[in-house]
Amino acid sequence: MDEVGPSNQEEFKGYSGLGTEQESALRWRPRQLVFRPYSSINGADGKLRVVVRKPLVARLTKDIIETYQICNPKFEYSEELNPKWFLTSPSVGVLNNGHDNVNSDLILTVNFVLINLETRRRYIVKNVLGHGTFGQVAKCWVPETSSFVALKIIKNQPAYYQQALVEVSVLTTLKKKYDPEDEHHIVRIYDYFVYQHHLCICFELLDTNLYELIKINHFRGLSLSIIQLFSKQILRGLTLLKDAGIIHCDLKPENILLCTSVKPAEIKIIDFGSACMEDWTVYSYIQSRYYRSPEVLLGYQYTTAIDMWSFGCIVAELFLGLPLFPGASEFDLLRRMVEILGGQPPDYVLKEAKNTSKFFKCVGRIHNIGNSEVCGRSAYQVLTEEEYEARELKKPLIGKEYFNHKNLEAIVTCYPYQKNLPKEDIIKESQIRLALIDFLRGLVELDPAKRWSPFQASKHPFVTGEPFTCHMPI
Ligand SMILES: Nc1ncnc2c1ncn2[C@@H]1O[C@H](COP(=O)(O)OP(=O)(O)OP(=O)(O)O)[C@@H](O)[C@H]1O
Repeated sequence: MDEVGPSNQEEFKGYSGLGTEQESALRWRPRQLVFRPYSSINGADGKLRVVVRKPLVARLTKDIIETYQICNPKFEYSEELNPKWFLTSPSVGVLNNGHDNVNSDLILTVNFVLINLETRRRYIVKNVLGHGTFGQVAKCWVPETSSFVALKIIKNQPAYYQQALVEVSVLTTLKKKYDPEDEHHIVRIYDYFVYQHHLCICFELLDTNLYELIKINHFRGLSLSIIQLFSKQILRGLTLLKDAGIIHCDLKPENILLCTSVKPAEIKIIDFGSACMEDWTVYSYIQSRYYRSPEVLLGYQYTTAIDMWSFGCIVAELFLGLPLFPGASEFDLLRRMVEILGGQPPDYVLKEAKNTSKFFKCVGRIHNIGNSEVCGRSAYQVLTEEEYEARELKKPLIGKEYFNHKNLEAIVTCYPYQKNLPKEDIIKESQIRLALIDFLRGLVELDPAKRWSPFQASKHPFVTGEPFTCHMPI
């Protein structure tokens, strides 16, 4: 949620933009993907075969201790003498009696064992899956259940500890009360405990996130059928969250993970570390910038509708391979929203929002709610870059333009088609693209009161697959 760099990291910054590279792009097809890092596709004999590389197990190394003992009967093996393979960086223990590094992260090594002292369940660390604001997520082996899990080990700091308890509480409530059958694409929580002052949350083990998937696909869009499949699942999750009155507050491609389970292309929503209840919205600095809704940006009251905005941004990104609103700063973000959507947040929001004066100037009488719409004019106008600079005494950060077109309709319609696509398929896809535009319009709607709910969105032809004929007055 930083304000300095884009949320989508260095790979995105290095992207050369839309152009010939994009035009010659092969659109992603599910069967072309290799999810497992140690797999490769072997097709020498013309048949496709996935090869999973296993660790080398040679006879001599397998029985090496016995071999040494035969050579030297005095040889004794002790696990403590093994060199440590550090998974946490920095790996110098300076806090919490040497258990934590300078960032308050527990220093993990391969085969490090964490124990839930209440149940005596052991978690043997095998790898680190990711890092985040809250701590580290490790892949662990649980001998008791003979299974792998993802263990989120929260930093040893009170603020993170407290917020992580919210994640535990939200996920436990969702699991027990709202989704006991695991039908709503929300990550399952299995266990939680405190180890060496670190709150540890155990989750089902998931796979690649959607940002990584786009990256694997060289920042080209995914196929419309897979976007439809993912949209349906995310909407099931968002419907559940709305019913439970929970706002995720950090929906983005990095927080949607593919499942390792047998079902093809199943996804789950993760990271409820910023979640809050709809009737308890205390924080104003929420949502990762590219996916931040206009009401949060403007400092207006917010509801579960902010997740629908982020969802719209995600759907667009899955199609375009690039974020729809890659704002380098909040001003840049707002500027892009207004340009691409061809409108601005309604006056009733601008009138009440705390940050309106950061981005807008007053150009007329402040109308009562709805009046500005009736006469088609707003009392507010977005500041120019020069006006912003004069007000804030600094130049606004403006990012690169990635699209050759300025409005949503043109960006989606003119996005390059898959190479060598037969004419009939182009016609078919162009129809689905019209449905996609209409779908996105209902999600990235600047007026939070008019934005579609998850239930409304799930009835749209883009999701149901019904033929799209005209704009849906949902
Ligand atoms: N259940 C899981 N299975 C596999 N990997 C996971 C799982 N949960 C999290 N991860 C990995 O760990 C990373 C960090 O997890 P998470 O987003 O929950 O942490 P965070 O500290 O809240 O992150 P952020 O800074 O984005 O808020 C994820 O991006 C993902 O790569």
